[in-house]
Amino acid sequence: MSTLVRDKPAGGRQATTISAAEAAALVRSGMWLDYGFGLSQPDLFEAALAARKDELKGVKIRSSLSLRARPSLEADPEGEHFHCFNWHFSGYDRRQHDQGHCTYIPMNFGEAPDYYRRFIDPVDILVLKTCPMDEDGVFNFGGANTYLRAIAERARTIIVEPCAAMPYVHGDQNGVHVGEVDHVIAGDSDGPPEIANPPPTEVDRKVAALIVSEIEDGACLQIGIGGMPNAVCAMLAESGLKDFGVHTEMMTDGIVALYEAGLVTGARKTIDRGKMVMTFAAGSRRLYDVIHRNPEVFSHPVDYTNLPHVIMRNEQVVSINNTTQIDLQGQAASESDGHRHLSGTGGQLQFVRGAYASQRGKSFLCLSSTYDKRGDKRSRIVFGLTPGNIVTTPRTDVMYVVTEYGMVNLKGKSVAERAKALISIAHPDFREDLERQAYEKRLIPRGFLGD
Ligand SMILES: CC(=O)SCCNC(=O)CCNC(=O)[C@H](O)C(C)(C)COP(=O)(O)OP(=O)(O)OC[C@H]1O[C@@H](n2cnc3c(N)ncnc32)[C@H](O)[C@@H]1OP(=O)(O)O
Ligand SMILES: CCCC(=O)O
Repeated sequence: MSTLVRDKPAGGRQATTISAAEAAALVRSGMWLDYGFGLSQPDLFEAALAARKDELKGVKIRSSLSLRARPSLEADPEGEHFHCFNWHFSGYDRRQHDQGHCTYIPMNFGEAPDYYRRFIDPVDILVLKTCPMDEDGVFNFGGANTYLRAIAERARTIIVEPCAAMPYVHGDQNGVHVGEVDHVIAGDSDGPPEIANPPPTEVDRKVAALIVSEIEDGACLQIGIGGMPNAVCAMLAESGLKDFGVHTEMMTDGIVALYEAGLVTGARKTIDRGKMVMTFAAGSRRLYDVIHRNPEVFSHPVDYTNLPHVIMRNEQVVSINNTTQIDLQGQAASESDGHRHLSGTGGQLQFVRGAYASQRGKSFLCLSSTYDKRGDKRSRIVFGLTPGNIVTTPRTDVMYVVTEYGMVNLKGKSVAERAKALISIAHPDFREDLERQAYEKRLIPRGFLGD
């Protein structure tokens, strides 16, 4: 072991450089480990931990949004050694969950730092992939600010795994000082994974066109996860609109394309004027290059980006998110398929609420009218949610709902009006059946006006 830095702040820890195997050797059976979020999940440490599996039992690992395969899960298909707890599923995490390898932890993303500070027991070991130490002795969290400072405050041991290819992102609380760090893993960790953006489909384009018709110059954008919200960015780029602001949870390739087209100025923002605000990033190498040391990009912890009372301080906030199923009351289930967990609540509900509270703010939940399940075409607009399905955004919060057949605003509408409105944007093949059920169960009274 070699000492990394000798001149520590008073009371600081003495960081030592160690190998990944030495870092993994610090883990004992039954310990609680936390990994960084998304891009900040460690790779060298994970591989070394997986190699130790036969010596360990009941190690609990909490993490979120795995963007690469996790050696500890791959090495332990029966879950005898490692237990995985996850705040938000990627496609990989979803498959692990399908096989019974992990459990989801419900959260409103913006509350996560507070969970660590108030409700979660101290963490035995926190392992983060970070940028290499900077000139101020800070390991920048790169594109993964989120709740990492809060875990760092609660961790008995902090290990960092530096990665030269991690984008360095300017921000508030976006790093950990070497004086707080116990160990630095030697070597250069793998660069951040690139996330592919599938090209928009015809349905995506129709939905995007409807949303864009509601957006004005100067809108402050939050663009959610998934294919459809990204299609909106492509259409905004060709819309002739300008002067957008960005206050988002996730920095996406769609936002970067708008920025590179000169359409994001942030000039009309009330807070963080002139800055694109984010808490994490996931996308292409191009995206990572754009946010790297970019003075126009600013990363805040997620309890700034996602709390409605902060979001609402900008005017004209436009929040665009995907949902997977919506019932005729307007309850949006965006994170599960019955009891099968798909992703997470993430920032959806908090951005819907923040956009509502913003002056002239608007929230959009978008979905294709149908999806294909084992060759069977099914409606996403349903009379009743699939049993077990989780409501991500309650009916009282939902504002605009958009499919390729139209856009409706549910605010202020009665149950009967909501049902009618939602049926009008369902796929035509399902409208008759939805209407029949709505009348049978008295969601729409007989003789309802407009019949
Ligand atoms: C990130 C931010 O900026 S903040 C707020 C945004 N966060 C949220 O909105 C949280 C909830 N939303 C989400 O997680 C996503 O938007 C989703 C899951 C709704 C859509 O994301 P996409 O990447 O477009 O979804 P995709 O079409 O790939 O489907 C994901 C999975 O859900 C399944 N699925 C999608 N729709 C349905 C449905 N109606 N019924 C059943 N399963 C469905 C798909 O089959 C797929 O599963 P698979 O991996 O086994 O094939
Ligand atoms: C937790 C990250 C993703 C989301 O908000 O959906």
